Amino acid sequence: MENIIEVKNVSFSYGQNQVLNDVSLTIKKGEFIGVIGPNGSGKSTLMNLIIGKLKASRGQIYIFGESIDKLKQKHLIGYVPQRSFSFNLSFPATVFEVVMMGLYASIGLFKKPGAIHREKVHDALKIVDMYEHKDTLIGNLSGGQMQRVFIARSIVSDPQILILDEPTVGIDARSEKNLFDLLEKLNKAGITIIMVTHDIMAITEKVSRIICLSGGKVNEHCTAIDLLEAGASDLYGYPVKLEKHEHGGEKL
Ligand SMILES: Nc1ncnc2c1ncn2[C@@H]1O[C@H](COP(=O)(O)OP(=O)(O)OP(=O)(O)O)[C@@H](O)[C@H]1O
Repeated sequence: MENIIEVKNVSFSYGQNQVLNDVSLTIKKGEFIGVIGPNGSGKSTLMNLIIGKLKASRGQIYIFGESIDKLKQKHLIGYVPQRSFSFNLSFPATVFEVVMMGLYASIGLFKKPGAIHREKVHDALKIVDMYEHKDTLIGNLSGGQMQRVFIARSIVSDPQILILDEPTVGIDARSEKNLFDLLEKLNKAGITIIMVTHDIMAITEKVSRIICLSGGKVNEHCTAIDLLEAGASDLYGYPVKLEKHEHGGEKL
């Protein structure tokens, strides 16, 4: 299978704070990757490097074999940021208008969208099952519905890679299941998916591979303990180490 993303010896610092230290990984076309790790381990930073929003202090990132700095077809990477940062919900935009924003890069901000663009928006809304809400104001949707709209906005430009940063935060269990089913459908349709999540139980079932970030490094061979630790740390808000209990099982 073709390598669609290659991260080679990447380091990144915010000022004096080194977040990633010589990270290397490859992702193949068609994979469904779960990215986990304790709070602050650099998951969002890594995603921002992959989409080209941040620049590595050292190392290289290749997308479709092309250096991310030189990649012209940025629309081939869809990105759904953490919901809390992604949108001003009091902005009076309809679902249709929000999804149309995903096409601005290709139609130009001040040009009028044509019938073909409207059709693309309709198609994306049908895929995420939100077509009947197309005229609803975005601020009036539930968390799960909003997340589907943001996914529609990121797939409307026909990306080959879809990156989602904690898409299940703040949505109920039923919406979460629907969301994972949708991601599975998109993955089966050929989109390579990378999802940052704390939802350990869900990802072990759905994803084809898990990448663990901790201590500035990547560890592709996470054990169940790593996964539980990451989840426990998020639950408690500070790093939690699990140790084997002498009678078997794990204790916090
Ligand atoms: N814009 C920024 N400026 C300075 N430091 C930052 C910035 N963004 C993140 N950091 C710091 O970099 C580290 C990694 O942050 P990042 O958001 O990538 O981690 P994360 O694994 O995604 O965390 P979380 O699970 O909490 O979302 C943290 O120590 C964070 O405080």
